Amino acid sequence: MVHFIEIEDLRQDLLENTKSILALLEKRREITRKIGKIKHNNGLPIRDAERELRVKSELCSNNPLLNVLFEASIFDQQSLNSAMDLRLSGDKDSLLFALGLILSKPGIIICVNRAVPRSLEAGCQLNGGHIVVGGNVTPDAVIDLKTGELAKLEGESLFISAAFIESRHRLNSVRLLL
Ligand SMILES: O=C(O)C(=O)C[C@]1(C(=O)O)C=C[C@@H](O)C=C1
Repeated sequence: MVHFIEIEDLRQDLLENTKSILALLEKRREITRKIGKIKHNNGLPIRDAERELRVKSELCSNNPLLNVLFEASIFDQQSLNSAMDLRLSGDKDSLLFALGLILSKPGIIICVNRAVPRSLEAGCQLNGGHIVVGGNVTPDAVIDLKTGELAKLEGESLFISAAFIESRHRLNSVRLLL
């Protein structure tokens, strides 16, 4: 019993700590997006390996979480450049696999209205997406493959809108209507 109280206290501390980290991370993302826009406008490459090494040396740290921060910046900065409609063609399973890959990022929840084909599931899993059939989550975005809201799958072609690609990095959950 005593242990449970101790765990709950520690969890409360952890929650406060996480809240502070999240606020700092949001601030960091804001700054890296500004850097990303300058790079984009001047045709500079997104990754700057030298700068990453300099950051590590100035901070005297080899903490692997620094690499995670750099990757997060690169993910954010890339999504500033990639806002274009995407049209793919191929057999249905390849298209579903590609859709799963593009929809997913680590931890994203993909609520679906019915059981999904194996190919879509495989694409999602490969990029860390979690498929939930039904699901009570209020989604950050709704993709209706039939009406073409954000994306459309018709015969041998798949369309994914620039609007979805641009917003992808901000989403934690999507509802996918098949
Ligand atoms: O300094 C930059 O050029 C950034 O874009 C920032 C940042 C970082 O997150 O610290 C991100 C990516 C680069 O590879 C190097 C550093």
